[in-house]
Amino acid sequence: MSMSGFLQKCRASAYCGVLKIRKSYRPIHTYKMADKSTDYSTANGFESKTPFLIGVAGGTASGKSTVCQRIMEKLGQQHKEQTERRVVCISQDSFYRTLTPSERLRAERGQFNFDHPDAFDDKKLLAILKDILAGKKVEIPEYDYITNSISPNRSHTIYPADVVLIEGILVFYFPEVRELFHMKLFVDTDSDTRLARRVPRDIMERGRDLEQVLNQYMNFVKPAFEEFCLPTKKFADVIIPRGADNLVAIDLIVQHISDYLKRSPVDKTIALELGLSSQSSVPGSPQRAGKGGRPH
Ligand SMILES: Nc1ncnc2c1ncn2[C@@H]1O[C@H](COP(=O)(O)OP(=O)(O)O)[C@@H](O)[C@H]1O
Ligand SMILES: Nc1ccn([C@@H]2O[C@H](COP(=O)(O)O)[C@@H](O)[C@H]2O)c(=O)n1
Repeated sequence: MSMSGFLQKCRASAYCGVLKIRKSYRPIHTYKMADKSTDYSTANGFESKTPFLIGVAGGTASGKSTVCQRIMEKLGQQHKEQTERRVVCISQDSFYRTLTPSERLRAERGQFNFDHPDAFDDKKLLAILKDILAGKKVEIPEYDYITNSISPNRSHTIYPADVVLIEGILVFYFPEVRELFHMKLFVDTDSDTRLARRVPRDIMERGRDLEQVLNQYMNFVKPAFEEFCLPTKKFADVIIPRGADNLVAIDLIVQHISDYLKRSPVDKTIALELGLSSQSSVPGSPQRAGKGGRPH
């Protein structure tokens, strides 16, 4: 009997609950969430056995990272080991390009435009997203806002997951990147609130002084937001007014992701086979039985 025939037979068998062999089976996902739900399987040209990719755009300090954190927390993912996470988050800031020596000097004085699309290595972002969609493990560089460059020898590994969130000011700007998302969220926080949050954040966390933060904001951040970021709001499927304060919107998104995770067909198969259907890793969902091909 062939291996697939054997597994098929086991699936129908009451003894499958003890078949440990399937613990190392990499989950396969489709986006057909239910008969009446949206069929995401052909949304981005990738075949259906890929992670569900969510883009999260919005102006600086609108709360993109905080919204992603809340989503992760509510899905019980935040404190899991990286290798165990079903939902992971990546920042577009990891894809700022390397500056030339003269650009580096300007950046040190707050005179480089980090809000212009040219500041990003969009080809690298695209390539990484394609690898993620192909189910590959990827290395994400760590960005250092103090040196305005990628931290040498520092990166983090993103293991294959069911849902991947990508947040950044211009994630909907580049058409080829934009087309990869299965769902697009735009965090819409008013500009006064964003500036009031950005000033203390940049001073405390990004090593800037007040004058530099305000000059950069007036010369680059604000005009670039209006020219490049705000026009991408029209591409969003869901707009989240007030960012992380909007608990209703966050709960709706979490519910949608949770439904997707619950309906992940192979998870169901694995859970049924291993008799795990009553245990949940995500509220109300079958627990992932194996580690999805991730290293132990
Ligand atoms: N709803 C909120 N209420 C108060 N402070 C917030 C809220 N959302 C975000 N912040 C703070 O504002 C700053 C920017 O938020 P962050 O989520 O990093 O924004 P973004 O990722 O869009 O740049 C951070 O210091 C964060 O702690
Ligand atoms: N070296 C850098 C790189 C980026 N910025 C600013 O960060 C903003 C994007 O990050 P958010 O978390 O605010 O979305 C963007 O507005 C850049 O101006 C920087 O100041 N220095």
